[in-house]
Amino acid sequence: VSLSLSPTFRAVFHSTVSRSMALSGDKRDGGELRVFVDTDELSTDLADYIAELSEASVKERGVFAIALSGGSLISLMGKLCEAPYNKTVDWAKWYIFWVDERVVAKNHVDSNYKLTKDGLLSKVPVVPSHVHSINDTVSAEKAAADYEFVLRQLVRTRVVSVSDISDCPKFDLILLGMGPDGHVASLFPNHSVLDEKKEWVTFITDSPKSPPERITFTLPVINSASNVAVVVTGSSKADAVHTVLDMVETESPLPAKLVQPTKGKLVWFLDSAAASKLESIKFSE
Ligand SMILES: O=C(O)[C@H](O)[C@@H](O)[C@H](O)[C@H](O)COP(=O)(O)O
Repeated sequence: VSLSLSPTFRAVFHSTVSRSMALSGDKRDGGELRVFVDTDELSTDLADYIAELSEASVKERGVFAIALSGGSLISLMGKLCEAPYNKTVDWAKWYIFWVDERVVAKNHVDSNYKLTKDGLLSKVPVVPSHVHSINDTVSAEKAAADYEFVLRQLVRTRVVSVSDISDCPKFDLILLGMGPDGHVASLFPNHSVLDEKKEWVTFITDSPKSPPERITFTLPVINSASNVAVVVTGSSKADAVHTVLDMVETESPLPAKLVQPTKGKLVWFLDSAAASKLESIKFSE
């Protein structure tokens, strides 16, 4: 499954069209691109998307296993804490994981857990024992091993589903941000961690972005998910978005380009600043 945009594909923003979501749904090859003029509308659509996947998963499996990233994603998910989602989402059925985490104490300002707890989890009735944060008292290597161990238990009991083509966990939803360098999770460009095929969770101690020590899901786990969303806003990401979605040849592929769920569904959520260098989209007022 890969997202490819036809070079002839054109989406035009008209002032008569809702300026919020002028383009939705190039669905070639299973990938979908959603571009929003307004970040507020992006947030609303993202909340709808997550709420719908949660409902479908709870209906089908009785639970919803979601893995989150850090960064602006958490505030972009903020509408989930408001009506109607705060009441309509079946929060008690959520099992929450981190796609990547900085190896710092849980109360440290750099902690993705803290970011998520403060911005989301403390505002909705999730079950504390369903929130799987990392062991913050050990080394990065041990924290990755511990996290994978926990994940293996939950796959065994099918709280997290299992892929039918690999032994990998199959998350109901994995949410990613993307850095201006094209990194996703803690998978950075040209890093050997991109080649990790065996482990589900691994660690790095030399992140080019501070803090240096992190644990991260590997690409096979990300690409085994039922749904993967990449949520990208701001003009600093426009070059990387262009490189990945317009399929510009690079010496080594950007990590975000390697996000290609084998059987799952991929959706990119972009604001117009992040989408501004896409050749396959034409903006006009
Ligand atoms: O661990 C990190 O350093 C961040 O969590 C990082 O991976 C982030 O998700 C992206 O850089 C996008 O961040 P923004 O959406 O905030 O730009």
